[in-house]
Amino acid sequence: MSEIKENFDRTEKIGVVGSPSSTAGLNIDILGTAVKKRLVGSLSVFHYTQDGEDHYAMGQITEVQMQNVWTQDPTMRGIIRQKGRVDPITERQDVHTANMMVSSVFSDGSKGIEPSSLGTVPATGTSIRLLDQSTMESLFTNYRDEMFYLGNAYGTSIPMPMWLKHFGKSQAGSGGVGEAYHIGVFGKTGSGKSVLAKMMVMGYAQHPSMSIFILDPQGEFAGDLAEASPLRKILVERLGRNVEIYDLHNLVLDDKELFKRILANSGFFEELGIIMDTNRYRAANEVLKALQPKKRSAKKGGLSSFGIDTESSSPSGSIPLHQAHTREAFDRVWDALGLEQVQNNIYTSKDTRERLSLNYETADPDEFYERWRKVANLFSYEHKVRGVKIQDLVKKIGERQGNTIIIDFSENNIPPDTYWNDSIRFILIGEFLRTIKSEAEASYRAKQLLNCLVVIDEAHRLAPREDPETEDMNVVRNSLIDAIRTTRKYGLGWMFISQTLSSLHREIISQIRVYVFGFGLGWGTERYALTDIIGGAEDAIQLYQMFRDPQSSLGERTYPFMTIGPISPLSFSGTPLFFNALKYPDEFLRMNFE
Ligand SMILES: Nc1ncnc2c1ncn2[C@@H]1O[C@H](COP(=O)(O)OP(=O)(O)OP(=O)(O)O)[C@@H](O)[C@H]1O
Repeated sequence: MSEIKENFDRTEKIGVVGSPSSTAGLNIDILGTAVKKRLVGSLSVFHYTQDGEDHYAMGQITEVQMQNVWTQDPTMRGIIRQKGRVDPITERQDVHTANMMVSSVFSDGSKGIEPSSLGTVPATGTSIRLLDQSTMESLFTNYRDEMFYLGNAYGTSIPMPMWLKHFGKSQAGSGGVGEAYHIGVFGKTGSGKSVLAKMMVMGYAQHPSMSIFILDPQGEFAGDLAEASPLRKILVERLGRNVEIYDLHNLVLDDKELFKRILANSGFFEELGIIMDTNRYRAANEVLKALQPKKRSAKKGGLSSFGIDTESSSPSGSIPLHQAHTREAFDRVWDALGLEQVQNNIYTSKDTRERLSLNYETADPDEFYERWRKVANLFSYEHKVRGVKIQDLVKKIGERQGNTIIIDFSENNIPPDTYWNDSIRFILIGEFLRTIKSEAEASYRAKQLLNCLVVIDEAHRLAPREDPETEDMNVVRNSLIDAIRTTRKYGLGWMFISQTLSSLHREIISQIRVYVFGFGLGWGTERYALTDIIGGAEDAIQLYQMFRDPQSSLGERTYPFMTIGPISPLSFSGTPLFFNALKYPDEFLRMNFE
């Protein structure tokens, strides 16, 4: 007898296949011995024969129902109402049935254990058993090295096997899917999605060939991977990865357009009374021209691009952005802003121009320098340890296998004297998105397929479904949508972490292949969005709705999740799976790294 058969025979029988059943969902009659068990969420298994070979089908029980037809009789109802119970009828005549969603099938034939599918419905009376760990292990012997654990099957203590495959080609001992895909981790605040995303990242980090790039707006990842943390130790010492964390103390911006956009949004021009978007952008243009005058053309005889004689009014030469924080650079800009031609370029109407001129005359340049310096510091190397440009950081994606790069954009890491707010954060993340996309394109042109996962938190804020309020946010949204549309074929997949489904841009949701849903999306508009994704699988939605809010549970907190997509050998048919996340970090590390 095969090992699997032996293990299977030892498992506990909980019911039999009932009628009506179909390949989409089985109706199970629960045995009397099992009605007092917690069955919802349990992994169950049955054996049947298909094409002359032994087959084992597994799935989760999504719903248990009870019916007692005798107690529905009006006379009996009357008696029960008076006596409370009628012994031969109440409880004894209860019939418990359950729904089982088959998620994977394996055949045990001449070639050993192989994936198969449910091509027929097993006969009524076929035993349904509770899947135990040893049966599971014997089914997945061939895949043991690839297994990774994120949680236990919902409501049980049986670890649910997962596989987090890299995006490269399959190599010995490391199954790759050969193409990138996008992942979405959703759940309301406190549902445990950031922790789950971290665990998934650790799973992907097991592949030495895969690079991981994390845009970390709240510093969640950076915090857990700080020097000497247990997670970092595993990444570096055990998995041999190169882990680098950067924040604004290191980042040096150097793009002219970025400079203009940040300056235009920094309040610098508002203080001069330049309020409208268009005028602020024009002013920013003028500032850049003053900093970096175009080379004088021979024909025009000494006119700089902003129409003045550079010989007399501005020191020759261009000031690079990383020097823009100096007083000398500011003075040059300030002088330019006082010039009539420059003011003409900002405002075409006489009234507004005169107002600007008046504001300028009465302004205190020292105060303006303070503002200027804070913006310009984003572009400077001064006082920065390991100063590095966005392009150079993004290059690391394809530069060395096993790179894990984290960019911490959190508030608590802002260097003093640096201009910072939410809108700058967005602009910077947008810049990363744009750069990541062009890096992926470049490596594709060089016939190199990336094998990279980019993790992005707060996706709903970066790519909202509603049109964003500002043009800057719109640019970020478009960059993200554009990037996810195109980068997949370059071997670059994205993991989005978001608190909502309903307010995340549709394009992003529709591009996702692996969905993970934590607590909090079962009602209202979120439920509509969820139903949209998982189709009419009502059973699955009902089980999902039974999830409790981890934040309001009394005893030990559990963090339940539903997942859809190719993430587990238990579900290659795309049916939803349900699990409770492992306790993080202890249990998680013990299960996967000890
Ligand atoms: N698997 C887990 N084991 C132990 N604690 C957990 C687990 N998952 C989450 N927690 C704890 O629950 C809290 C909330 O988790 P987490 O930050 O992941 O939620 P979130 O859904 O990302 O919330 P937000 O959207 O506000 O960031 C944290 O304090 C975290 O430590």
